[in-house]
Amino acid sequence: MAAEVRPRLTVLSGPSGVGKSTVVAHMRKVHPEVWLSVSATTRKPRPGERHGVHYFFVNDDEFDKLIANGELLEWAEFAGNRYGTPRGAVLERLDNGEPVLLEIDLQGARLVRESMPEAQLVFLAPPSWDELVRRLTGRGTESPEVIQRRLESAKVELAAESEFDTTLVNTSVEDVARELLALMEVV
Ligand SMILES: Nc1nc2c(ncn2[C@@H]2O[C@H](COP(=O)(O)OP(=O)(O)O)[C@@H](O)[C@H]2O)c(=O)[nH]1
Ligand SMILES: Nc1ncnc2c1ncn2[C@@H]1O[C@H](COP(=O)(O)OP(=O)(O)O)[C@@H](O)[C@H]1O
Repeated sequence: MAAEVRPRLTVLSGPSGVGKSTVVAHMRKVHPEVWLSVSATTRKPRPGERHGVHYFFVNDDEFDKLIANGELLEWAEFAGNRYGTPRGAVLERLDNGEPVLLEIDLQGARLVRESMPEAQLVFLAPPSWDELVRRLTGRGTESPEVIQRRLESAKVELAAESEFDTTLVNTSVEDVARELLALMEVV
């Protein structure tokens, strides 16, 4: 039997408001050594978000330069803003044999699947549509227009679940964080 190929790059995707950031934050509280790529974005910071921690917040010109210089592993436009994964830090860690986690949207997940077929794609699903709406609205960080836009994207993302290797339903943050760590072979 062929030796098992251990996926070292894990991509976590799922609709806005499903709880990706919450799960990742919990996971890193339990296992601070797990490295999460910090994306660049043209979105404005939410209260409490810090440059270099949650995102590298850049303007349109700076984002254009990142693309032109080939510094992004993938990038996509989501609900009116651009988001991209800095290539260097990800490749450096993979070269060192360290597990790497990307929290990116569906378009980004598809691009990673093309360029790095060994990556494992994990879809985070809500327990129900109503619960997704409740979480996105309850977070209180977006205007009604932006919430509407994100719910439109959510419909598209939910329809693509079968493209992923694994689905985790976010009922319990602790359970999902544990399952994700197991998939990443951290525990
Ligand atoms: N393709 C891609 N998507 C990203 C990247 N960083 C974040 N995203 C995705 O962009 C979407 C919007 O992110 P954000 O504005 O932080 O909203 P939130 O997911 O609702 O908290 C989410 O689906 C993120 O997973 C990236 O580097 N590349
Ligand atoms: N398992 C869960 N049960 C209940 N609420 C949750 C759960 N996971 C996340 N939430 C809440 O849902 C909202 C959206 O979560 P967030 O992590 O910001 O989502 P995402 O990063 O996917 O956009 C937040 O208010 C968060 O506290």
